[in-house]
Formats: sequence, structure tokens, C-alpha cells
Amino acid sequence: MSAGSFENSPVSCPAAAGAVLVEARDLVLAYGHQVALEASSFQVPLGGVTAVIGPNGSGKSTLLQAIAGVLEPASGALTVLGGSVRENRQRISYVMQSVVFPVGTPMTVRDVVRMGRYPAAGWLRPFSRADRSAVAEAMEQMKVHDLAGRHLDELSGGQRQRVYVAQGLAQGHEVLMLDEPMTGLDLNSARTIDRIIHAETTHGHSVVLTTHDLDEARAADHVILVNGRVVSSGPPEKVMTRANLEAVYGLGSLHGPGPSPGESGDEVPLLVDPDCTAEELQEREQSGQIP
Ligand SMILES: Nc1ncnc2c1ncn2[C@@H]1O[C@H](COP(=O)(O)OP(=O)(O)OP(=O)(O)O)[C@@H](O)[C@H]1O
Repeated sequence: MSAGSFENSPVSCPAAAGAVLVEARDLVLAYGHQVALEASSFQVPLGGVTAVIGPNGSGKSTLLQAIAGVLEPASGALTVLGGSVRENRQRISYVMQSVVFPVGTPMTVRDVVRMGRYPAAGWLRPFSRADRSAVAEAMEQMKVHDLAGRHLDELSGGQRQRVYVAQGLAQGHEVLMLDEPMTGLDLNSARTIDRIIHAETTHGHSVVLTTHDLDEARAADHVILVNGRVVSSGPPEKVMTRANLEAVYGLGSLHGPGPSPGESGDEVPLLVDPDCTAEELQEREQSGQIP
């Protein structure tokens, strides 16, 4: 499914106007000496859905990891929820792109979802009634309660993805961060996650997700376009301009003869549907469907 909607309804419980979820100043992110995100300054508003888009390897996951406190900035300043990432870490749930448990790990769905409570409950404290009900509710929300006793190994990729999101929900949070939550999901699973995203925002929570689906990004409240740095950050209509998308996805070759957009001020007709996803465009380009 192209989520593309977040159920298409307005956020019913928006955060205070002007409130800020993330503030970055000259933020540089790196793995050792390898810089993944060059100096970038941007803001993310509190509340609603923020979509992080960009080509493969452009730094989307890296950016999420930094906001979630998994990766320390190499330099620059990063504040989340008005304070340091460290002090606000527990207010953020982070669901990785592909949580990797080694094959054969004897963990059930329930075990994995329960792990979402550990940051709050600690590893040693016995589970309280509130912990148990948070786990049960998260499994119900993500429709994995029927699978509670099954081992992770026995699940399909889409079912596993729903379990990981349930783990994030069980944590209890103000900010839910999802790395490519819709990738590889069938229509029903994608709808389930779409509904959750919508429900989160109606409760005044913020959702930050990465996606390759440009329709999904267009349905977001805020978009961050990355390509080794934050190229643009703002409302979708400001960020997802044809010029920006072409510059980042390198779609110049998709145009017919004539000046590049922006050179003449005229819109140049695209040879492909501008609404197709970046992945679809890449596939068509590779298969020679697009000159
Ligand atoms: N653990 C790591 N160690 C070293 N380099 C890494 C690591 N993780 C990512 N990188 C590099 O950092 C850059 C950004 O990677 P990142 O995973 O953030 O991209 P992405 O936009 O999320 O990509 P994709 O769309 O393929 O998921 C890439 O050049 C990648 O090779």
C-alpha cells in the first residue's frame, strides 16, 4: 500500500503552534571517520507526522538514530523536546528498519513486545499491571496478539515488522520513530500501521518516519529531504518541489529536450508520472522504460 494518507484526516490534537520537536544546528553525523550527514541545520515541529525522504544511503536512518539517541553527533548541536537527546531518550520510541535477532533466537512475539517496556521498567523490576496492559494493548493494536506465543523465526517479514512496531508502542512515548515502516508490507499490514500513525498524532504525539514512498511523504505534515545533508526541511509543498526532487534523485534524465526546470521558469513536462515513487522511477530507469 502506498500509505499516502495517514487516513487523510486532520490532526485533531495538534501541538502548540511553533513548538519544536527537533532542533539541529550544524549537525554532523558520522560512523567513525565516515561522514554520513554533513553539517545540517533544521527544525522539526512538535506533533503530526514528519517524513524523512532521500535516496538509498542518503542518511535517513542515520538521522533517525541521532534523534533517537542511538548515535552521538560527531559535531554540532541537536536538541529534542527542548533538551538534550540523552535526557529525553525515554520519551522516544524508536523502531529500527530491520531489527535483527539472530536466526534461532528463542524469542516469542510476546517477549519481543515486552522488551519495549524495559527502558521504563528496567530489566530487574518485576512487570507491573501497567506494563502487562501496555504490552497487551500494543499487541492488540498491531494485530499480533494471536501470534503472541509464536517464535519470531516462524513469522513472515510483514508480521515481524508489526511486532517491532508493537514493541515501539508498548514503550509508551511522546515521539514514535519508525524506519521505513511500510516497506514490504501487504495492504492490511500497511493499513494497520497507517492507522496507528494517525492515532498517534490524534493523541498529540509526534511521528517521525523514513520512507521511499513520495505519496506517503506528501501526506505528512513536515518533510525532511536528505542527500548526505539536509537539503530542505518544511511543509511537503515547500520541500517536495520538482527542482528539489530532481536535484536529489537525479531525475534530470527523465525530462524531454529543453531547459531544466527552473532555468526558464517554465514547467517542463515529465515523461513519467511525477507521483510515482522514487523506487518505481529507479526501476523504470534501470529497465530502460525511461530514456
Ligand atoms: N553502521 C555503519 N557503519 C558505517 N557506515 C554506515 C553505517 N550505517 C550506515 N552507514 C553509511 O552511512 C550512509 C548513510 O546510511 P543510512 O543507512 O543512513 O542511509 P539511508 O538513507 O537510511 O539508506 P536506505 O534508504 O538504503 O535505508 C551510507 O553511506 C551508509 O553506507
